[in-house]
Amino acid sequence: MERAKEKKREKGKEPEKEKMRGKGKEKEKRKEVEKKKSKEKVKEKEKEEKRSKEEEKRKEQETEKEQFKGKEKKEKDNNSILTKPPLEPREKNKQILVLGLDGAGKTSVLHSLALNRVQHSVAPTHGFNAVCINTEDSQMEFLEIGGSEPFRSYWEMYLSRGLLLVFVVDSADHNRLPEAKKHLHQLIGTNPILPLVVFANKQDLEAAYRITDIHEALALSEVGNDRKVFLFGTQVTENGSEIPSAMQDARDLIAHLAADMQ
Ligand SMILES: Nc1nc2c(ncn2[C@@H]2O[C@H](COP(=O)(O)OP(=O)(O)OP(=O)(O)O)[C@@H](O)[C@H]2O)c(=O)[nH]1
Ligand SMILES: [Mg+2]
Repeated sequence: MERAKEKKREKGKEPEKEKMRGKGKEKEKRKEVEKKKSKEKVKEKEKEEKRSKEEEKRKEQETEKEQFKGKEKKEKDNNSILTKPPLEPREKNKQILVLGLDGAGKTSVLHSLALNRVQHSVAPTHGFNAVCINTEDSQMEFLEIGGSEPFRSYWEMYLSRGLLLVFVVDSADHNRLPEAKKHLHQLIGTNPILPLVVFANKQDLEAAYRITDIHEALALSEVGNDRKVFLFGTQVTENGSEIPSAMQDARDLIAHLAADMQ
């Protein structure tokens, strides 16, 4: 009898236990849901952060692009006066550029100016020829660029690092004077103030045009009002002889102009 009562009591407790177990499970479930939710929240936060970082990056890139565009525009504006060579080493000293068609006598003139004695060139310049000339109170760096076709594309590139332009023509090569004129005007057209010194070379040759004819043939009256322009009749004649006084004058003037431009 007692045992039966006991059993009944036990049976009565069963649902309680079930209830408790059920409650525990619910709690666990709730906890799991909460855990899940907080995990999702963390993920959401991470996503949000990622999105805002990406947005920031995009904005940064956009401002960089704008700045670059601005820079490009500025450079283009500056270049409207001076064509900048892509390979220009900015830190280098400015040089006196010596240009002109092949065979005009650039190397001969340059070496003679440097040595103070006539020195004929024996070979065409394939590329560049740099010559440093020291006078009593100055040091001048000359840069000749070869005059044949393949090297002419470098002329304009180096113009922006030129202190002044020495343009040499063969005064006796009448047929090529129009070509020389075309190149000269193309070059100086990119810089309205670059001083110009023209050497009407090979004056020793009988067929040579005199300076007035060279002035006309090269249309030197059209090189711009703001530019300093000088024209010298030169000749590199007998090897070893002293350079003519016109060449000495030209060298003194170049030194003067170069000093002014620095
Ligand atoms: N008669 C005479 N010949 C000259 C004179 N100057 C240069 N020459 C000769 O002309 C030729 C060409 O001279 P270069 O000094 O090599 O000419 P360049 O302008 O340097 O030619 P590239 O280097 O090819 O562009 C050489 O045979 C020189 O000896 C000159 O005043 N009179
Ligand atoms: Mg040469």
